[in-house]
Amino acid sequence: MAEGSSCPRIKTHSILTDFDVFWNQKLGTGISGPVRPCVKKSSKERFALKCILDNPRSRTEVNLHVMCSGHPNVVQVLDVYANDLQLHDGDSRKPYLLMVLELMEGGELFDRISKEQKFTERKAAMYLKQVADAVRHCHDLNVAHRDLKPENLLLKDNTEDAQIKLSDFGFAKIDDGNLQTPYFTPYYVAPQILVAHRHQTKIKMGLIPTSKPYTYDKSCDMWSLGVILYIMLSGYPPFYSETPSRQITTEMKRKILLGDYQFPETEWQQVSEEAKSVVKSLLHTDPSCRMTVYELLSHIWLTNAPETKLSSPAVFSDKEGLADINLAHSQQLTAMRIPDCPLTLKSIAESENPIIRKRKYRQSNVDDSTCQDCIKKPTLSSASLKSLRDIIAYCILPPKVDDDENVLNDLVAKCLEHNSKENGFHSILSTWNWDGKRFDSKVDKSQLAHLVSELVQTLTREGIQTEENGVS
Ligand SMILES: Nc1ncnc2c1ncn2[C@@H]1O[C@H](COP(=O)(O)OP(=O)(O)OP(=O)(O)O)[C@@H](O)[C@H]1O
Repeated sequence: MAEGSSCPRIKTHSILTDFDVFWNQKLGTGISGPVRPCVKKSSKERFALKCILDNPRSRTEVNLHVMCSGHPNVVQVLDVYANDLQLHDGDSRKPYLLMVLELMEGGELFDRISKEQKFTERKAAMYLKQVADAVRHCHDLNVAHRDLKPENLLLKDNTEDAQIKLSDFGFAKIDDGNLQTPYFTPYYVAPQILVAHRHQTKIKMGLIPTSKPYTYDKSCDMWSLGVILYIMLSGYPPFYSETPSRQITTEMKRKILLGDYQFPETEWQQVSEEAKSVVKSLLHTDPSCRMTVYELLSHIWLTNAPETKLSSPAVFSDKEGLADINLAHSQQLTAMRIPDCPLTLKSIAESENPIIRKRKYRQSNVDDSTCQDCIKKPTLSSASLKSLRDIIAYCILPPKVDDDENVLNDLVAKCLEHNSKENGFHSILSTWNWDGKRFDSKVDKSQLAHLVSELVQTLTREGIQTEENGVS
């Protein structure tokens, strides 16, 4: 089934012919609004109804969810209707896709854990295994879920051994591994795509076997499983900010990229080394080295975890704290996901960016006093930008040379000449102890590329533009 194509199971007659919908009740709420209970008229069975505005993105969600449903650990889609509805007072009728979903009466995973009398490593492993089974099913179908977070892991009912099921395919994507399409511009694409690109090139050259196809989107799901496992075992996330905010901070992104997390003694001393090893393998900073779902499922800890009691239920019972954990996880996933529409360079002549347009305006000899914004904006010279991009390109793309370290040191030194006042660049360099001439510790090139690429994006987003190019 092609992404965005129409789903063969979509019914166009009114849902009210087949179901009674309880419009004023809600089972939960997400970004697309409330999920409501409904009852099938013919069988009196109860279901959940998710209503999403009908557009190509929603069609993709429906298609991919239908495609992955049918596995015991994926919330099943019973029916899909395309109906025009007026869901909000004062709104006009709008086209909606109505997904009739298997009813999950046991709530979200972490809420359940908060109520467990005795939550053990073994129970955490059992939960993780079910989620991993769902992920394997999706990955086998070449679907990356890309939104694996506690709120999307629902329990079937309130019984002791209720099944966990994966829901919400709103960010899911067919991951065909074909990252060679030439629509991206190397300097602006997320470094992970380019790492994947290089990996594919190596496969093509026969340097590494093809048996373990690697794609970044799928590895993002595995990273997410690592975060969920870490939280189950300790009660708090591996990467967090002391002051939670709506936006993920640069500091938090840096920590994620560097894998900068700890296992503090208080909560982790009783956790087994095997469990920690699974966490480490899932949170591996290099996506190509991250554990795959098959490796996870065959890990001994999943079937052999000890009955050690964990402290996480007490932490989860603080609702505000749990909301902060969920918020942090959502933000991190947003940061991890590769944008579906990669940024590309446009010439200044074609740019729609208002700042660039102002610059064009200025260049056409308009009195500067009419364009104060432009005057105040610092200008990132094309030489500084080029030198930053040279570092990204060198870290990500071939050619490889024998004198690798010296070449990189020279590129960085040159870049410093052009960006001596750029604090962001200095802070990146301090990550690997730049001593003024060379790095004092071993540089992870893919991380360096990512950090520099983020800096370039931040500088250009802030309106600091080169003379020649605009970024759209
Ligand atoms: N099948 C279901 N049975 C019971 N409750 C459900 C079901 N599906 C969703 N919910 C509840 O509704 C909430 C929102 O659902 P869902 O995550 O699918 O919506 P969304 O708008 O895509 O949300 P998000 O903001 O996470 O993208 C869930 O967190 C859950 O509490």
